[in-house]
Amino acid sequence: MSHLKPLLEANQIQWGKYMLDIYIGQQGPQPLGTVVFEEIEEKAREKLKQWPGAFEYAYGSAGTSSTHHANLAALRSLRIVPRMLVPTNIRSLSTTLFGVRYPSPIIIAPLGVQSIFGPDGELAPARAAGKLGVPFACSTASSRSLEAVARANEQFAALNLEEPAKGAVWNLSLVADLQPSVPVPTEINSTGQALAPRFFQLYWPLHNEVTSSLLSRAKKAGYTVLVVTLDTMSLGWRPHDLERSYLPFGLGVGIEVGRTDPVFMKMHNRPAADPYDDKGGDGGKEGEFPYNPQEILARIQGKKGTEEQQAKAREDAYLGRAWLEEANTGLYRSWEDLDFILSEWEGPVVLKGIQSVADAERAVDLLKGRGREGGIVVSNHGGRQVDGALPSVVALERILKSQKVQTARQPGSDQPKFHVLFDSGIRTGSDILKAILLGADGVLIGRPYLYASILAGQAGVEQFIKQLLADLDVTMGLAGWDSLDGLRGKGLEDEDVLTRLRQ
Ligand SMILES: Cc1cc2nc3c(=O)[nH]c(=O)nc-3n(C[C@H](O)[C@H](O)[C@H](O)COP(=O)(O)O)c2cc1C
Repeated sequence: MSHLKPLLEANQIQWGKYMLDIYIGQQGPQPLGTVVFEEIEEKAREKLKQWPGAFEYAYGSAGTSSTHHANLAALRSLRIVPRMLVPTNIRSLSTTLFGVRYPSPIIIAPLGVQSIFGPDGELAPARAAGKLGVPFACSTASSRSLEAVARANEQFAALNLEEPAKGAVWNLSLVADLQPSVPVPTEINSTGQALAPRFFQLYWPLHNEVTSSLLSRAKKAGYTVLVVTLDTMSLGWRPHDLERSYLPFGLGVGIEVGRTDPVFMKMHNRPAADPYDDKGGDGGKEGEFPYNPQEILARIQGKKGTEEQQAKAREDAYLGRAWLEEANTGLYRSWEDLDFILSEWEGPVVLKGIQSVADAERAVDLLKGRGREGGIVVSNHGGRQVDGALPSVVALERILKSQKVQTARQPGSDQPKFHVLFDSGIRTGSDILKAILLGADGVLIGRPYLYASILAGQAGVEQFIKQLLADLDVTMGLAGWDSLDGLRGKGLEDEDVLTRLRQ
């Protein structure tokens, strides 16, 4: 019976217990009322029905949406082969990413311009993620400043970082305690030591001075990992948004990271907005949710609103265009250009949007050549960039079959490990299990948490994270695995572990 003895790691959470909580609570899953992704998506659509442009901005993909549908179908066609009579009584979802041990393998994906979906914008999921010890990736296109997001991320942090650097463990023993564990700080302490884990996602600015400024702000605000998005040097061809000429950035929404940046604002002869001010200037509460482009346009044209509102709308539109030109430049970069970013950011650097084996191997060469920690996110941006592209999970499988990538993932003890993260299509625990059976180190969750946030803000995101991890925990045990570390990569070459149905 020795295998039944609990051998919990310090930060190990029995996530599956959430399933029991739902049964015992006798109220169904709260606050979303369902755990079915498609129902959550439909409810979010219904909730925003007055503002269909906002829902379509999240739901829509590039072209015919074929890449997005292929992402989902390819994950469905991968099938787990469960094993019986394996004593998987004590299970661990703990995952080490960039030298830090986290209680789960998930990361909250960077999603920009969240104030079009709800009044708290990015703050709601940042709080939920901080509370549950899940890294939150803040987008350059955030509708709250990166400092305000960091502060929200700390607000409910029920965890303590025992050691700030490598080998750190996020201690989640307090996770069941639903009280905020720290008072709301007025600003993030300048040592950059965070109470909750967070990554910063960079849309590559036109000017190096702006890039340097963003990166130094991110470091100061406690972001530990830099995610550089490579697949969006220009926006994809998105029919849902084109139909409505829907581009919030152009009217000054989703530009708070720029509006609060001293270097960018100086270029436009303006003072930077206070990153912690949540009235007006921060792109916070004033007139952003619901985002009503017709109203803003009428103000710009002087047909509606007070003089002050008209002046603000014009100023927002000016800055919106300027920030679009700065951070969504349409300028395609080269591998050599990454040198600058690597020289400006000391921590791990992760390249997001990799789909080809050749690019993955190039990323290995780049990072290994410089002795740098980092990796890639195998992602096609949820099908929002290239229509007709291959499903992201197929790209993951192909990339993980590269000998060069595999060698870099298991380096000698003196070399940093090359990480392979995955996104585009994760909806359930079984999707996560499949990605990790292929060999992914961790996965990013995108649209699902946004829909949960639309429905119920922070509490909605908390439910979604908990249900996803409970589902993963339960499914993993039933399939015959007791830890993610033990199963990672086991399905890559073994048809008796993970098999693909013909589509
Ligand atoms: C509404 C929305 C906004 C997004 N904004 C960003 C962003 O600002 N930066 C970024 O790197 N990726 C962005 N993404 C892509 C996500 O980070 C992620 O790659 C994608 O959502 C994964 O696909 P899935 O949500 O279908 O699983 C966005 C995606 C959506 C749906």
